[in-house]
Amino acid sequence: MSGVRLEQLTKMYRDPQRGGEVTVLDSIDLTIAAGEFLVLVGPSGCGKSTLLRLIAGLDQPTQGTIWVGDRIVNGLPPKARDIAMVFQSYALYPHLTVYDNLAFGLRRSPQINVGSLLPAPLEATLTRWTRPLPKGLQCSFARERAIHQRVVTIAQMLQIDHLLWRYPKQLSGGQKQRVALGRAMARNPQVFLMDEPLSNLDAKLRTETRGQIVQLQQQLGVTTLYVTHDQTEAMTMGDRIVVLNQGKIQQIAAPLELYQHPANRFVAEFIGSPPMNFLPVTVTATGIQANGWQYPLTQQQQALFGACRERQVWLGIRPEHLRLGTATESAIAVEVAFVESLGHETGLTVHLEHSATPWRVRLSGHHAIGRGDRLYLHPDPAHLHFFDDHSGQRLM
Ligand SMILES: Nc1ncnc2c1ncn2[C@@H]1O[C@H](COP(=O)(O)OP(=O)(O)OP(=O)(O)O)[C@@H](O)[C@H]1O
Repeated sequence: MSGVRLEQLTKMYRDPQRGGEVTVLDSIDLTIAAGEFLVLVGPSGCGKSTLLRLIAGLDQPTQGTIWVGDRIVNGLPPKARDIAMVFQSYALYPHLTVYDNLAFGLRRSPQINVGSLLPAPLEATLTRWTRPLPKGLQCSFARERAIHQRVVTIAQMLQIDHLLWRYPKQLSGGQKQRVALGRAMARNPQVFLMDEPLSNLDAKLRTETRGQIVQLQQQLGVTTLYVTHDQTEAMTMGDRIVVLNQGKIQQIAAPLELYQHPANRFVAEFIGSPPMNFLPVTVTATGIQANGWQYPLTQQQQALFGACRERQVWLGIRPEHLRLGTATESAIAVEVAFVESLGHETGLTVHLEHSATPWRVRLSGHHAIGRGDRLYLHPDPAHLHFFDDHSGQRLM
């Protein structure tokens, strides 16, 4: 399998309204290792699909280089890049059966790399095969047989082998999506690009198919770039996550690293659901304070701020790193605005004194808390995040 390397990849579009050009991707440097599963996340319009389209060859970069393995593919048409793309809309051929949808790319491919996916007991299936060769196709029986083997193998892996003779309109959304995945996999490409492939599925099917994609990717070892809006998919599927905002990479890291050590405020807010809570605070000689609230810092935390006393910074605390307690100087007094009781945990939306932005709290277990209750929250000192108040960069 080949890795993918993007060097200084930039894409600009004409902006007819403003009359100039708008930069959609800005000097992207990104390496996806061979066999890696990399998840790409970012807000709507940040350039995720554009990045995939450039790698697939469906659009041309304004500047920069795209490597697939040791080849620069900038000038190559999509089909010469050995890349398969799976879209949110399944894009199946409605007039072809599942079998022919899976076989379509293989029949058009000049060579089929037979053998890499073949399980042993295929002979029995093959001897039952009585379909005539498709008309007008200049392929030998051996070639069609190799295609058949690949189609059956993929269908078995995705558990759609009982659907091979149905048409797309006779399938459920989840089945269609698995056919679309199968069609991409059948060609045994060097790289998979997946653009929110599960977003049309209901929650249960989504969870199931999510697991299947991860298993298949591990089995096949195909380098994969996967775009999603879904926090759970981002945190559970990839080896690493890349966070994009306004066409710029904000951070690339393993999921937990990203969650525990976000590089800046944007990543801290974007990764995690509910998002991290923020409060502007002033660093004092011994701790931090905001509107009469005082919180002591550990010596290590104090050392971080060094001589920067009286400095304004952003404090960040994740909803699960707040616990209920008594009214002390270091507790944050809040009023409950909204309660979500899920049984195994209780979610709160609360208002702080002197702060217009509500905070989110996640308490494990059930708590008898109602709207309007006054509570005292104690931040977990081991999980405080600090960000520069100008640049938003992480300070610790
Ligand atoms: N052909 C085009 N001409 C002009 N602008 C475009 C074109 N294609 C995309 N854009 C703009 O580029 C920006 C990025 O679009 P893109 O589809 O890559 O975003 P995205 O991150 O995939 O968004 P979403 O999550 O909503 O799918 C958007 O502002 C979009 O309007």
